Amino acid sequence: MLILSPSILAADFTKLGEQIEETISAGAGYIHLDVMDGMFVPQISFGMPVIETIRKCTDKVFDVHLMIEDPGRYIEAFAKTGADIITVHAEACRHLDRVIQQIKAAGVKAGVALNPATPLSALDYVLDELDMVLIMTVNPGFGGQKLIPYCLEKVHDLRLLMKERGLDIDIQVDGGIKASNAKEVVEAGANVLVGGSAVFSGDITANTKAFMDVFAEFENK
Ligand SMILES: O=C(CO)[C@H](O)[C@H](O)COP(=O)(O)O
Ligand SMILES: [Co+2]
Repeated sequence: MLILSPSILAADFTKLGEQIEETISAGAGYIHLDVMDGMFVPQISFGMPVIETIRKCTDKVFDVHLMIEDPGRYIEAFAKTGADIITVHAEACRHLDRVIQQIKAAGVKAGVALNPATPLSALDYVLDELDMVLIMTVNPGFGGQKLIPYCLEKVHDLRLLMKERGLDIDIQVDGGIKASNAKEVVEAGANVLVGGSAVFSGDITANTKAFMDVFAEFENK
């Protein structure tokens, strides 16, 4: 199943509830929440209080992307905000397997993200434990960047690896994803697409529907 997960980082925060509702009405399946700590990435975005507040607006799947150092310190706190999926960066964890166990013990689905320069081998011993792998298609930290093409090779290789191992784990892509490159991204093997600026710049309903139109081409095949 193909899912659009709009990143609220690009939304107008004075109209957050309304804009989330608009993208959901037009077909978005998840809501992507980018947490940045000013250490793992240069920017600071938002944390638990914001997620807890918007949890009151919708019961959609909350897909929380933690761009924070040593995320094991905060798993239980983010689980309490109503997160459905928590994704940590392999590069930010000293004991990745332990953090994955912490996420699952908190009753939340576990995802691991890889920066563009991090090889798939970083997942070697944990892949079977995961619900989702996030292949970053830009270096994390900022919205509005251009997709780095070689990251799609990694998506393709991961899909093949999963097939070999008989695994059916979601592959999410994040960074520079637009309706105009969604076909290519899905063909590479991704099934959860994060869209920030491509969803929230301009007409949110039309932007979301443009992704849904691409998804429909695959689902009608
Ligand atoms: O994780 C992220 C940044 O690190 C965001 O999810 C991503 O940047 C989305 O924004 P855009 O679609 O505009 O690239
Ligand atoms: Co993100």
